[in-house]
Amino acid sequence: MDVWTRVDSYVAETLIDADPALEAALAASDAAGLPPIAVSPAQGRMLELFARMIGARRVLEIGTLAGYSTLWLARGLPADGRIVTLEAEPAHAAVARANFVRAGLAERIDLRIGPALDLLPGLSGDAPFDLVFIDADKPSNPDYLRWALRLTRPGSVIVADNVVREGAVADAASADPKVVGVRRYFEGLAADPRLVTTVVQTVGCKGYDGFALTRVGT
Ligand SMILES: C[S@@+](CC[C@H](N)C(=O)[O-])C[C@H]1O[C@@H](n2cnc3c(N)ncnc32)[C@H](O)[C@@H]1O
Ligand SMILES: [Mg+2]
Repeated sequence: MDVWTRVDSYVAETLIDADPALEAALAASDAAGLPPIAVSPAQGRMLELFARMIGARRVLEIGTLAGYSTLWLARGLPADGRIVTLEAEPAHAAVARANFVRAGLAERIDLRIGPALDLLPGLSGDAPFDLVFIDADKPSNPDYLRWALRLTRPGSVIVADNVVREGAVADAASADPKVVGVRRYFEGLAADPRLVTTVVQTVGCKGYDGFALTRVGT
């Protein structure tokens, strides 16, 4: 086992309390044949912490899968907080919905089914969001950034997952649509002087990847 995978296990065992609802959500995802591409436990805890650190009350997630990251984000909200999560695949959404009910967090989570670019224009009544987590089809990241900026306010935070792609993000010649999508996302971030961004590279049980962290300014 890679040393970083061992460290991930150690961190999770030592610092992250076992949570039956979260473990059941992953088990249900596996049982339904969904791909094992959710965030890791340590990364889920990071999302929860971000929500708590900024006192988020309204969260938008693009890309639900089985709702594992949604549950972590929901855990970071106050009782009257709400998370809207968007998922294109009805089969994924069905697993997620059952996971939200089992976790007792369904009241806090508004799951909407369809391609995110069809659903985002209908969210202006739910805006502004304090935190946006982008984790769906990477080629659409530049469009998701435009929508995130329409649906947030000064002080909001935008987190995008899987932006390092085993280092391929630094390859300007890459023709991989996911890499191109992430690079265009970065170009959109760099072009807007209101946005302050960094990238945190990660290694662990999910391989080598990373998060882009952005604060929306005035
Ligand atoms: C990486 S998974 C999300 C993982 C989840 N955020 C987690 O960490 O637990 C990406 C999800 O985005 C969904 N997706 C892909 N394209 C989409 C689109 N255009 N609109 C909405 N969801 C989409 C996929 O069906 C998949 O369930
Ligand atoms: Mg991801």
